[in-house]
Amino acid sequence: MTLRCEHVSKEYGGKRVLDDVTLEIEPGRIYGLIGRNGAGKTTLLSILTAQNPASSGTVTLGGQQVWENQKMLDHLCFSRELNPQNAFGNASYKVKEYLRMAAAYYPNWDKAYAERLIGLFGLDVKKRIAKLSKGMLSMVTIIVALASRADITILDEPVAGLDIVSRERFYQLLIEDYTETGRTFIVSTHIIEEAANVFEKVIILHEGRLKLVEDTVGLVARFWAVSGREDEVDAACAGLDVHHVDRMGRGKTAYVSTEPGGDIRRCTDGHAVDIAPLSLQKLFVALCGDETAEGETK
Ligand SMILES: Nc1ncnc2c1ncn2[C@@H]1O[C@H](COP(=O)(O)OP(=O)(O)OP(=O)(O)O)[C@@H](O)[C@H]1O
Repeated sequence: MTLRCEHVSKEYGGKRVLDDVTLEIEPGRIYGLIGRNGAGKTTLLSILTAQNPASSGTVTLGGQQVWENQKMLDHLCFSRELNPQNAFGNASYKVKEYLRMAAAYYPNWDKAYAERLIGLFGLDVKKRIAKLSKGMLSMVTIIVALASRADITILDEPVAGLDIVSRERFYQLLIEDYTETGRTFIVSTHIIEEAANVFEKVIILHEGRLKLVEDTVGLVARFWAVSGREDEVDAACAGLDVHHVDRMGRGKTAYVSTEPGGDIRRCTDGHAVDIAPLSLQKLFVALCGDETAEGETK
């Protein structure tokens, strides 16, 4: 089933933090949601899963409204970043009690899988939520997300507290589970580069607006850094979207994109410039970095 968010806006005390977001989450894909601090990622994810009402706009799953519709909510899991204050309001629960509540809440809960994940992460389920380290809190949110077996599973910064070994383990588990079940995942993260290979599609949210949603491979293939003498770079980049510019002496680097399927070489023919591909992280910085610092956005 497709999760659809149409013209969703959200205001807090007159301040618009989501602005007319229209987005379609296709079934059976892994989406990465990226955006700077305060871009509205958590707000969007909580609205998609009806944990937070939109100020305007609609969210539907398979054509049915999600808000206050338990039948539709049964297909969704939003495993939020856990902190001792928001663990269902009670940090005094032990991990095993918290997982028992999750098991009761999610209709497709897979107990055996949850136990396997507890073992893999080496999590002590007798510990109280309030006593967990940041990484252990992340592990609990990951276990809830994966073991929920929900058709659409959303993880908000799941790797924030994890060390590199646990992060790699998480991405491996995610891909394993995805390959086996074909569930839909939406994962928000600030650690872009190490997740870039995992995301099939990328959603970029910037200052409350949807900047783009695109296949990761296609997206990365159309962003370039064009460097050289300023006049050469300007001539080479004519007609391209220039997202950001770095200047050094008489030289400059322009961070540009072509249309999907466009050929960068055609645009630079006859100009003495170097072209280099951009990683997902670099193109994100070019798109959402500080545009006042020498940047030019068309
Ligand atoms: N309950 C709330 N009341 C008032 N403002 C809020 C509330 N929740 C979020 N905001 C504001 O909405 C904006 C978007 O916040 P949100 O948490 O969705 O961003 P985010 O992209 O998830 O950020 P981060 O990457 O820093 O976690 C911010 O300006 C934040 O201060």
